[in-house]
Order: sequence, then structure tokens, then C-alpha cells
Amino acid sequence: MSDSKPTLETLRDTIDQLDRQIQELINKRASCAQQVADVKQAGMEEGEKAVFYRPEREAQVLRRVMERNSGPLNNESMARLFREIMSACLALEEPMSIAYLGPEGTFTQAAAQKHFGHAVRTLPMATIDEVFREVESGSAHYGVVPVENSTEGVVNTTLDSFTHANVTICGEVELRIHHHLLVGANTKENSISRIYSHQQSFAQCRQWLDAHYPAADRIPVSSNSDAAKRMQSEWNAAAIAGEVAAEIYGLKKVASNIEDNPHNSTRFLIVGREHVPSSGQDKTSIIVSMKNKPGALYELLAPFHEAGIMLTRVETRPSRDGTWAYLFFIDFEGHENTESVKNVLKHVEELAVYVKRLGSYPKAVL
Ligand SMILES: C=C(O[C@@H]1C=C(C(=O)O)C=C[C@H]1O)C(=O)O
Repeated sequence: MSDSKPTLETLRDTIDQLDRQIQELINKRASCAQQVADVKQAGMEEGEKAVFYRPEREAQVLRRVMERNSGPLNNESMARLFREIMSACLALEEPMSIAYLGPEGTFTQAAAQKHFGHAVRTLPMATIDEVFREVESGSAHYGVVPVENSTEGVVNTTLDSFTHANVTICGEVELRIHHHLLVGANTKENSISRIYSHQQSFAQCRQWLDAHYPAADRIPVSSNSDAAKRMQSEWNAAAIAGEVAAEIYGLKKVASNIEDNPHNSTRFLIVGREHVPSSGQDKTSIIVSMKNKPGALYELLAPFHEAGIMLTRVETRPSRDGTWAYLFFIDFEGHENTESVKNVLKHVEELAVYVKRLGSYPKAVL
């Protein structure tokens, strides 16, 4: 080794000094966030409640972190660190409670933590409808619900809830879904004859299971966390679940990333009660009902095409009350405050029987 190379000791001294500076800067930042809270509070009228969480500002901060990043840490790692710093700063302004589709350890909880960071209180709900109700009633600040999976398609319960719920979409999160085969301390790994999981996870790991455990019974349960909980008392059972469930229940991974499609991902929506201003890169979601006549969908989509607005999702659901033939769930790029989106929405409102605006929100950053 040449003499000019730094020693372990000098490198660690440098790291210690840098840590001290980073810590000081983070606390300076936190103190600014506290002052922001005071400014927000002071700007309120009598009886009005300040809104501390600003999704559009957080999206802008994270996008800037990624744009200016020059490594060696990659953009995503750097943004995740800032995600946690902002989460801790926001908790100083107001500790937030986030309702999600539980139980503890589900992918929806992982999505909530990916979006809000770890300095929030996550509240597990038994059903998707309950998540909506918690937000509507003000018992939770925000809610997180799954909306579509790249392998298994849309989550119909979520779409149906949007038709009657009084909430606003204020964000989206995408999560890569990795499944693992998990066992407990008492499991005899060579004798696995029963595997617990949620029906969707079995569907997402079908080929792997056929190849590795063709004879094991596949027992569907209400969630992957439930699977992780149940198998612990059985010496010949395993569970398929994700990382968070493995951690919570202290399980060992026998096989990792066993999903058949390596790009398996789920999209989640964040619901709240306030409208979100534009972040510069936004999406808008609406529900539209049209009379059942030839060319209805064509007629509905034409204004988007003419305005050059990019559609990101179109789902069709039969109307459940019998009065309308179809409900279309449409996501498109742009914020409802921009001229082009305002014009398109006006046009759509003229054509449709009914339009419900679900909200404009920043495109997922992480
Ligand atoms: C500090 C603010 O409040 C919150 C905290 C943020 C942060 O730590 O950067 C950003 C947006 C808000 O969710 C703000 O609105 O600027």
C-alpha cells in the first residue's frame, strides 16, 4: 500500500466530522420546518385548521434531490434518505396518522411508509371501505389503498369505494412486490406440506410453486400477514409474504423473490380531504358515467386526444345502481388548475351524464 492512501483511522475521523456537520444541518432544517408550521398556523382564519403536510412541495423537494445528485449514492437511495428527513421534520410540525389496509405487515403498510416515511403513525384497517371512512371522519389524516397490480389487475373494491366516498386523491405510490417463502423457528424445512398466503400472492407465484412445491397444499387466507402469523404454530407449514411481514413475525426466508414476473408491482393511492396544488408534474383522476350508446367511450376520449393530454389509465366498471350503463375511471397527466385540463374537463362534463373529480396529485417520485 502506498503512503498517500488514507488510513482506516483518518477515514473514520473524516466520517465522524462529516456526521457532526450532517447532524447539525439536519437540525437546522428541522428548526426551519418548525418555523414553517408557525407561519402556516398564523395564516389561518379563526376556526380554520392549518394543513401541514404539503404533498406538492415534498414531491418538488425529492425531484430536486434526484436532479442534482451526482453520486456515488444513486438517485433513489439519496431520495429515500431525504424522504425520511422530511418525514421527521413534518412530525415536528404535526404527528400524522395514516390509515391503511391492514393487518400490520401488508404491502399497503409498506406503501404508506414508502410515501410518508417512518415518522408517521400507521393505523391498520380491516377493509378498504374502513380506510375511506377513517379519512372522511377525520380520525386519520390520510389513507392508503391498493388500486392496481401489474399481474392481477385492478382492485375493484377500491374503485367502487371512490364512487361514493367523499375524499380527494392526493398522491400515488408504486411498490415493487417481492414475495418470499418464509418459515418459523419450529418449521422442519424439508417437510413443508402446507403453504399459507393471500390468493393474489399464490397467483403471482404459481409457476415457482408448481416447480418447487407441487405437492404442498396452498391454503388461501385473508392477507399475507395473516399467513405469516398462522404458520408459526405448525412444524410442516410455510408462508408466502413480503419483507415487512418477515420482519414483524421474525421469520426466516427459505427462498427470496419467488414471484413469477420480476416486474410485479402494485400501485397505491393516497386519499385525504384537501385539494393539492400543482407540483409541476401531476396526474388527475376522474370518474365519468356515459349513456350506453355506440361510440360512448370513443366520444369521451376524443377531447383528451385533441388536447394532446396523455391518458395513463382507463378502467370500465358496470354501474351498480342500474341507472347508468358504465362508469369509466380515467387517470391522465396534468393538473386540474391548468388551462388545457380545465378545457377538457368542461368538454367531458358536457358529454357525460355525470363526472366526479377525484383529485389532482403529484406523480410518484420514488
Ligand atoms: C416544511 C414544510 O412542511 C412539510 C415538511 C416539508 C419538508 O420537510 O421539507 C415539506 C412539506 C410539508 O409536508 C413546508 O410546507 O415547506
